[in-house]
Amino acid sequence: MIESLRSFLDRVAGARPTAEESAELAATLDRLSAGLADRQVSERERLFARLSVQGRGQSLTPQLFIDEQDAQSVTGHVTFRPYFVGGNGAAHGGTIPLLFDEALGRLANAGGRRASRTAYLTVNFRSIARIGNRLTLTARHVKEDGRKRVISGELRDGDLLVADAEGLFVELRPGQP
Ligand SMILES: CCCCC/C=C\C/C=C\C/C=C\C/C=C\CCCC(=O)SCCNC(=O)CCNC(=O)[C@H](O)C(C)(C)COP(=O)(O)OP(=O)(O)OC[C@H]1O[C@@H](n2cnc3c(N)ncnc32)[C@H](O)[C@@H]1OP(=O)(O)O
Repeated sequence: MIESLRSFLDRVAGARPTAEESAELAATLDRLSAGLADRQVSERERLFARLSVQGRGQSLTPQLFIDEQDAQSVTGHVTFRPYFVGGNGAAHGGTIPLLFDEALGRLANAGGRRASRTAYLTVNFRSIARIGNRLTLTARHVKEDGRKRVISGELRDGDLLVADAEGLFVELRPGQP
């Protein structure tokens, strides 16, 4: 269902329907929304944003496919589909930190570590992330100091550096929201 939703959003991004077609689509979408109105559940019961589901069961982030992973590093690939366009064939600038927060955050908590949360995330945009290109993402643990974990990451298009990032993830104390 989420893949269908992603495909729909890509088609919306790429289309220019007539006013009549837009009104028809809006009516269809309203009917679909109404169909889920009495299926609303608490966050814990949802599949949306769940880590164990491929692509986290949501359409917010571009799908990150993991190729290699251990407790210290991860390599994966990602393709920004049409929905993520910012302009001129490039992914929206906000989607790159979104991707890094997700990937670095997951690595920060991998390997049986206790849950942590992003305290800062610094992203350098080195060249545009082209929509439709398969990009490689790598991330690694840089250092740990008490509750603090520093994780760095790189996003590449072939040999071209698209962006790099550093995040500080602070381990949550027991009971900390
Ligand atoms: C790649 C896939 C690998 C496979 C993974 C497999 C399994 C993974 C398993 C689980 C993964 C789970 C989830 C991953 C998914 C996504 C992750 C996304 C994460 C987020 O998107 S989460 C939302 C955004 N995030 C927030 O909503 C944070 C709001 N905020 C706070 O909740 C607090 O702010 C907090 C808790 C951060 C700290 O608060 P606190 O009270 O606990 O601690 P305190 O302030 O004392 O700081 C302690 C020490 O950190 C230093 N420090 C703190 N902040 C700093 C900063 N900005 N710059 C420099 N230093 C800083 C202090 O200076 C001190 O340092 P020192 O001890 O040396 O004095």
